[in-house]
Amino acid sequence: MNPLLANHYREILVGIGENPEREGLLDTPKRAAKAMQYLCNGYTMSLEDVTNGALFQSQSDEMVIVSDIELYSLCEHHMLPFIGKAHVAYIPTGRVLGLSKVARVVDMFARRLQIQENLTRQIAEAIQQITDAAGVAVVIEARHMCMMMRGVAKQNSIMTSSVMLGAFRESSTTRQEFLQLIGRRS
Ligand SMILES: Nc1nc2c(ncn2[C@@H]2O[C@H](COP(=O)(O)OP(=O)(O)OP(=O)(O)O)[C@@H](O)[C@H]2O)c(=O)[nH]1
Ligand SMILES: [Zn+2]
Repeated sequence: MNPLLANHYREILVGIGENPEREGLLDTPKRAAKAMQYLCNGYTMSLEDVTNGALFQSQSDEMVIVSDIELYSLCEHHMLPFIGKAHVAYIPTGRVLGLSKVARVVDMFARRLQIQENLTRQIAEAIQQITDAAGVAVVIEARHMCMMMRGVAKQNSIMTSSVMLGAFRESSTTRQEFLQLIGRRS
């Protein structure tokens, strides 16, 4: 736990009109600091750490899709959660990535302050860099608490963002196959 961060949370409690000395809030600055550090622990990770060398030789040159990877991030404008799922696909060129590592890459970038578009691109570029794939596609669908709990207060809107690299960008057939397999029409 970072004591500096805990002190800032104590100030936030004062700022919102709370009494940080009341019994229920005594440990709240420490807890909040610990929780925030966890939610932002992507800053402390590197691609080398999260993938741990789990690249395996394979002759497969067909599309690999990991879909419905749940995702929790914080929007960098309000520091409120956005929650959804990521679908990641790539076309290997001799090496495949350990399955769980795809989800770890998603978490590494999601556990930072983000906007959804940048998160989508960072995941796609990281998968490309690690696998040297012939193409990478990432689609993220998420609900933003900053749009639900406050502000415009829309409860049912979902933001969809996508990044297509290589074959997914160049070939509409490849892109359509991916979108169809994740249950989306192009
Ligand atoms: N494109 C994009 N916008 C986002 C994302 N997360 C939050 N936003 C938007 O960032 C914008 C910030 O707008 P501002 O007008 O500066 O802030 P605000 O007054 O709090 O805006 P409202 O949310 O409209 O009340 C809002 O339109 C948010 O909906 C994201 O991941 N991608
Ligand atoms: Zn926001």
